[in-house]
Amino acid sequence: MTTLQQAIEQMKVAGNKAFVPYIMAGDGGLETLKPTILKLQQIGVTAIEVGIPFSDPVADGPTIEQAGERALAEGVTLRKVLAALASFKEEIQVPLVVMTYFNPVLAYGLEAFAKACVAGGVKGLIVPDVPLEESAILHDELNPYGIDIVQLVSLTSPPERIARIAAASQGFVYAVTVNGITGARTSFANDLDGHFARLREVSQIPVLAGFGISTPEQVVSMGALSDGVIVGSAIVTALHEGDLEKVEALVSASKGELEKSTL
Ligand SMILES: O=P(O)(O)OC[C@@H](O)[C@@H](O)c1c[nH]c2ccccc12
Repeated sequence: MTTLQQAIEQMKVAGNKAFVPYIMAGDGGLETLKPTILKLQQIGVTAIEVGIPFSDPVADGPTIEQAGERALAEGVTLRKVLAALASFKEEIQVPLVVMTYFNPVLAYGLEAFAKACVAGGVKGLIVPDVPLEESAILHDELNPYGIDIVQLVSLTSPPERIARIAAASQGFVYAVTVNGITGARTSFANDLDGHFARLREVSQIPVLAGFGISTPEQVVSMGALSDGVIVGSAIVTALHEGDLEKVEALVSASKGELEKSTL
């Protein structure tokens, strides 16, 4: 079992759900990366998805796109983010999953990128524009260094493809909960229960729900269908506004504290 998978399984043993915040690395300046990661670690998140700013983020809605533009304006690059992570690697216990589009990886060079991930203590990788069929290149370069390649399952994937993605994914399966781009949503399709039940049946590893989850209530309801949640846009906004209470409320909901407090 990988470190990433272990961290998620531990949450399940304790009866909690995994909570994975997404952050845009360098939103607010690269110097904010260390305090942000250490703060989230202290609050008790399961893992952190570290987003790399990119000029053409096709899967992202306005919140993350704008955060990426702010980070790019600060001169933040993939190379600088990985070097920054390496500079405080010893202080990081929570597993880090880097989320980047493929272009910056290609520009970096796959082998140099893999080595920089190791130096930065990165445990997993999400590259949304590299589909399963093309992912051998990532597996070949990153797996020898112990870095997981996390695959995304969409709502529209046919059952046979869902099974193949679940079998190939490492660390966890990223179950996308909406058709479309990242960003807060007020409602979800009402047939998600069946989708998640089928996905969890075929998956040997934890299934995390992500896209559109932005309130403690949504963390509870999506957590009930899955092994945990990934929250991006709502976390990016809260961090941008310096609203740590919002971040803590979202994390608490994954630990069942919201349910208890409203009983
Ligand atoms: O922002 P949301 O709707 O909470 O969705 C999570 C998401 O931000 C994060 O996992 C992510 C950001 N950009 C992505 C691109 C593809 C897949 C996933 C992502």
